[in-house]
Amino acid sequence: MTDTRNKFKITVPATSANIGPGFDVLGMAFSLYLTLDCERLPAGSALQMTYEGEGAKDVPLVAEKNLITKTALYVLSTYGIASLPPLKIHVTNPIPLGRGLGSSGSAVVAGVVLANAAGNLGMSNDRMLDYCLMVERHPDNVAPALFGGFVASFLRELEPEELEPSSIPRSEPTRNGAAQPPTPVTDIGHYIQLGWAKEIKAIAVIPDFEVATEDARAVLPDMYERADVIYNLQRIAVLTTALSRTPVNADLIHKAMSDKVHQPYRKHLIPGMAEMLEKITPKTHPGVVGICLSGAGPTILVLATENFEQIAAAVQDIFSQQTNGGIKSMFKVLDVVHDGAQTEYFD
Ligand SMILES: Nc1ncnc2c1ncn2[C@@H]1O[C@H](COP(=O)(O)OP(=O)(O)O)[C@@H](O)[C@H]1O
Ligand SMILES: N[C@@H](CCOP(=O)(O)O)C(=O)O
Repeated sequence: MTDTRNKFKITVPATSANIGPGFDVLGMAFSLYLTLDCERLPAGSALQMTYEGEGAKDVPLVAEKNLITKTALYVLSTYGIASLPPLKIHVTNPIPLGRGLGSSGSAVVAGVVLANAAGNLGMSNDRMLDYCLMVERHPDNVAPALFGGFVASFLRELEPEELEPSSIPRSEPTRNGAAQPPTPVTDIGHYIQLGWAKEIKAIAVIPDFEVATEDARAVLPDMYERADVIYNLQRIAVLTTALSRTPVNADLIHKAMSDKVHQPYRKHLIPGMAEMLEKITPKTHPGVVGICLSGAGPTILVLATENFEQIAAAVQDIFSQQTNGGIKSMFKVLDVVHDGAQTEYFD
């Protein structure tokens, strides 16, 4: 549905992907929101963009370079619209960049939703997911950021021509008469929102260094042993249902959050992670339900039902004991939220 009112606000939650064995499959939306306060300006006005919060020092505010507006430009260009309509956009971003809390996924979702609202495109959420997936190729952040909740997702197998390296990522807008960028094919992403036991909260322990998702994907192998694939499949099947059940079976969830597909290969990128995964358990730290790397890291995600501060302190202690003076970290206790990206209109 389109709405041409003058002001609108876009809200997109942060996410945590993988949740142990669900590499590129599982993700959840958190009570931490990227927001865009937008106001339509008179025709002929220049785009005005301001930004506060995480990334304020580094994030470019040029429409063609900023991930949010660059994504919006790409979407608009597939509708034959060459530039963003005149807008004032104020971005507020509490999601730390490059820490495994889905900042880029939320920025991409915000860009697609921005194009939809600013251009009155009337896209469905499913169509917006197609666009998100043309930019961010794995669905586990963008699906929960768009739809909310605890989400399992997969991509349909794309035809070889749809996977041409030259056309991926398709986030670059068309400029200077270059060929129209391809409109995404339909029904790329498939997803389902899973149940979530409401007493389980997420503790995100966020160290003060970044790991670019691209780098953390580059360390993964191309091929896996059958035993490792089975190991993860068995756990993910149990985990998705176990996380929905009350009373919470912490021992089962903790075991089911073990992974052999990505975490073992990323250990060296996150000092202390192996020790945290081994030592912070439901038995050693009452309240713990499970522990894993959040997304591609370096944030550590602990699912817990109580003792949040004490559990966070145990993770922070291990970060602080790492070599070269230790690693500083902060933590956030977050809820899994059922709403995904929202657009609210004002007069
Ligand atoms: N709010 C934002 N505005 C503009 N660019 C962003 C924003 N959030 C993230 N990005 C871009 O995404 C990059 C981080 O992406 P990535 O390495 O995938 O880490 P993350 O785990 O945080 O998603 C940043 O360096 C920046 O280029
Ligand atoms: N499945 C991806 C998820 C990346 O999430 P991010 O929050 O680190 O961008 C991966 O593990 O590479």
